[in-house]
Amino acid sequence: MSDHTAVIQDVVPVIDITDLRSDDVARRRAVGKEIDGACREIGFFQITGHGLPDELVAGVYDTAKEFFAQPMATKREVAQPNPKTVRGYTAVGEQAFAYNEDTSAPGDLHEKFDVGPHVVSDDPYFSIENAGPHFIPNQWPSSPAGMQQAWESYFEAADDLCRLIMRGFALGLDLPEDFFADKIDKDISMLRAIHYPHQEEPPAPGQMRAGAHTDYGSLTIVRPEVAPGGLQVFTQDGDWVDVPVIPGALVVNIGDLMAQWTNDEWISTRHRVANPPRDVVADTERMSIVFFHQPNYDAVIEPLPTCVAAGEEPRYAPTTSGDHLTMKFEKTHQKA
Ligand SMILES: O=C(O)CCC(=O)C(=O)O
Ligand SMILES: [Fe+2]
Repeated sequence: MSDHTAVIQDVVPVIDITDLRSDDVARRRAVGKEIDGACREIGFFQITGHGLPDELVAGVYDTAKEFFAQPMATKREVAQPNPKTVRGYTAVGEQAFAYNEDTSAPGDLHEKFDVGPHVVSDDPYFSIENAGPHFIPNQWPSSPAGMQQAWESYFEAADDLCRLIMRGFALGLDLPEDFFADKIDKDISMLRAIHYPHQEEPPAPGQMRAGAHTDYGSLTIVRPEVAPGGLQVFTQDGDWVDVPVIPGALVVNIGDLMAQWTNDEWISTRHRVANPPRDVVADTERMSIVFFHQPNYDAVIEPLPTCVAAGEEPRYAPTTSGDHLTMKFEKTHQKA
């Protein structure tokens, strides 16, 4: 795929991002333009040539699997402390992504474990007083051994990959290539393992593995798993379409902040995780690893002048990355 042609697999294009690391700006820009096309059409794409090592994926995957297999009392030792502090364990049914859409629904059929940045710095910028919940330390379980190290390594690699993709975003939007750099150098991103247990019983009416939602931040990188009942995107035509799992590829989608930055020229597409069909007799367990890239808490997000036509009003008032995220966290726990 060295000619950068997007391969249309259903509605989500596959983009080889190898050339984002090229010395040749024309090659970097060509990838940026492919990304721009995908973000205007559907807000989702799959990446190959991303360079995220398999060992790092396996490190998070294996430790997460072991963690979720432990007794509930052990998992509860690192329970998420409150809606605003997304650190630690959330059990099945405790929240629902669909609450973000002000929809009432039974709790989602997943459990999850979340961590945030692990930077250690005395700089007052990172203190709880200034930063609110965004740099609160992570909670690590006593077992499995090696979980913290595996997750921190993945976090750093995924964060670097997001910085690279954001350079591609800037090129795709005809901005200076480093436009986003000073807005994501102290990012408040999050890493999550999300586990969808095998469904013995049929779900309650309206209950999903993960209800329909848009993501909150700049971009999300999902490492999915082949299993019945997977990720689906809502197309502009109003259809739910499966996102195919391509071995070695990662799924990327943009979140609300990129839509706001681009004044909705780029689409923050709704997505959900469907329940497995009831006629599947095999185990339907599924787990994905999700990295939510989120700019610095004080980064001001407002429509780029280049995305607002002359004489038109921007569609969004300025917000900060941190305030937007906190508002979303609170909603995810509130039944509409
Ligand atoms: O598990 C997945 O494939 C996606 C999960 C998701 O959309 C999310 O956690 O925001
Ligand atoms: Fe999502």
